[in-house]
This record gives sequence, structure tokens and C-alpha cells, in this order.
Amino acid sequence: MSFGLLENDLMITCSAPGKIYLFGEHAVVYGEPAIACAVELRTHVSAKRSDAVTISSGLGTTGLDYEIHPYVSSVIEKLGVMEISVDISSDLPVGSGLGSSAAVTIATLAAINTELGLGYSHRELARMGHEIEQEVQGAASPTDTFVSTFGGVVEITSRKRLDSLDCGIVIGNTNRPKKTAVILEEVKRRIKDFPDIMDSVIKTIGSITKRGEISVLEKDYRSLGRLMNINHGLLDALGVGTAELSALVYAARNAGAFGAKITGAGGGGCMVALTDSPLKVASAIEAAGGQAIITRSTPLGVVQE
Ligand SMILES: Nc1ncnc2c1ncn2[C@@H]1O[C@H](COP(=O)(O)OP(=O)(O)OP(=O)(O)O)[C@@H](O)[C@H]1O
Ligand SMILES: C[C@@](O)(CCO)CC(=O)[O-]
Ligand SMILES: [Mg+2]
Repeated sequence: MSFGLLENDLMITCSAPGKIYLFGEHAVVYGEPAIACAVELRTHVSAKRSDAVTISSGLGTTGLDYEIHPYVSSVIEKLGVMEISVDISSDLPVGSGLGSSAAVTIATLAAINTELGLGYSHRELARMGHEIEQEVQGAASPTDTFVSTFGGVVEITSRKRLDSLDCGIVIGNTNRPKKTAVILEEVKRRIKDFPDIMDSVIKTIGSITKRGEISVLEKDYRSLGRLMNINHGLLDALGVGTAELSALVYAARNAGAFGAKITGAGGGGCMVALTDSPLKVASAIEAAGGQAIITRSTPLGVVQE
């Protein structure tokens, strides 16, 4: 008797990591390669059979709601599920360049997949996650959802897994959230207005990624950092820099970081620095007005907790 009750009370929890980009955000949307790295900041999603759809997160409690919970509502719609309750908590700042949308999408797909025994593979979850980011944002590369599913340091577009990053990673948050969908639209408009110039910028970012892959494989963090600095300049050229992001980038470099750049969509949100003195870089970021997060690379993608 109590056995049945206990079974009904069980819920499935899955978590998926956020990510930083070493190279190639934005350019990857236009077919150039990128290298991203899963980090030890995760989104946790619990799913439980229920008599209706309920979504609870730091953003509020709703049913299917494409304004407040567009990614999670799209997951539920894609899986064709009408009786599920989903509860979300996250270490990741939302709308800040660390792949919070991909992490919530992949962790929700995995939690419902397990709770309802739908039988999708990780590869299928990554594919569905990518489709959802494309639908919600109007455009998306497979990078964030792939890294959130499989973890590690990954080269997109080949989906090749590279060696882990052994140096310190310090993230600097400007605490100015933005929406990736809006930033993508702005970049698209700039490319349309100045096609020759912007095409060269996009292609040069692709060249940096290709050269950067060698530095990742050789664990040559000094060259890696110098290439990240060049990539930052080109993200500024794409128009996704802000004065606050640059202040944190320069503070990190002046504190001895190997390199520092915007990570993710930009327009606010976070920058990232690689360093062998994370505490020193973190305090420089804080002194420049940012919120510092010291983290590490993780090989762990989406998992059941
Ligand atoms: N913990 C969460 N709970 C509910 N929704 C979330 C959560 N985290 C992210 N989201 C959804 O993702 C959106 C933010 O995604 P967006 O792509 O704009 O930024 P990001 O993924 O944090 O940064 P980037 O795409 O640059 O890496 C939020 O507006 C919300 O819809
Ligand atoms: C800006 C972008 O390149 C990275 C967002 O984390 C968008 C994408 O790749 O989907
Ligand atoms: Mg996102």
C-alpha cells in the first residue's frame, strides 16, 4: 500500500552544464567553426507525472507559457506531453552568455525523457535541443545544446571532442542580462548593412578558431589567451561589445590572465578569462565592477542526479 504512494512521490532530476566559448560565438551561426567548453555550473530540472502542465522556476510558476518559459514550453510541446510538472533551479545567471537556455532545454528534455520512459538517446536530445533553440531564437548553432548534452571541450561544426582545459577559468558577469535572440537579430542586420566587411570579420573569427584548436591540443595557454584577445576585438567589431564587458576584459588581462574575451552572445552578460592565478584575476574583475565566478572545465554533460 505505502509502496504505491512512495512510487508516486518519486521524481526524476537531471542536470546539464552551462558553457563558455573559447572561440567562435556568432561566427558559428554563419557556418564557421567554434570551440566551447562545458563548465561546472549546472541547471537542475525535476520532472514528475501530473494531471496538467506546470513549470516552476526562478522566473515564476506557469503552465505552457511562451513569454515566461519559451524554451521549457517548447520542450514540452515537442515531446507531445500534456501531463507533467517541471521544477527548475540553476547555478547559471540567466541571459548572460553562459548557455542557460541550452542547459534548461537539455536538462528538461532529459528529465521528462527519463520520467516518462520515452527512450530518446543523448544524440536525439541534443538534436531536439538545437531545434528548440532555433525555433525560439529564430537562429542558433548546435554548439550550446551539444556541449550541454555531452560536456567537455568541443569543436563545432565537426563535433570533435578536444582535450580538457587544465587552467583556471574566471567568468566576469556585468549583471546586465540580454536576450540572445535580440543580439542575433542585431548582428544579422549589421551583416546585411555591411556584407563585405562583416563577412571578413566572420571568416577571420573562423581562422582564429582553427589556429586556436592547435593551442588547445598543445595545452599552450599563452597562445590560446592571445588568440582569445584577438577574438574579443572581432566580437567588438560585430557590435556585441559593451564598455562594461571591455572594462572586465582589460581588468583580467592587466591582472595577468592568459587572455580574456566576451563569452556567448554578448551585448551584456559575461566575459571569460583563462589564467593560472584565478583568485588574482577574480579580484581584479570585482574591483572593476563585475561579479567574478571561478570555475573549471567539466567532462560531464547531462546526467540523472
Ligand atoms: N533557470 C531557468 N529557468 C527558466 N528559464 C530559463 C532558465 N535559464 C534560462 N532560461 C530561459 O533562457 C532564456 C535566456 O536564454 P538566452 O539564450 O537569451 O541567454 P543565455 O543562454 O543565458 O546566454 P547565451 O545564449 O549567450 O549563452 C531566459 O529568458 C529563459 O527563457
Ligand atoms: C551567439 C551564439 O553563437 C552563442 C550563444 O551562446 C548563438 C549560437 O551559437 O546559437
Ligand atoms: Mg542561450
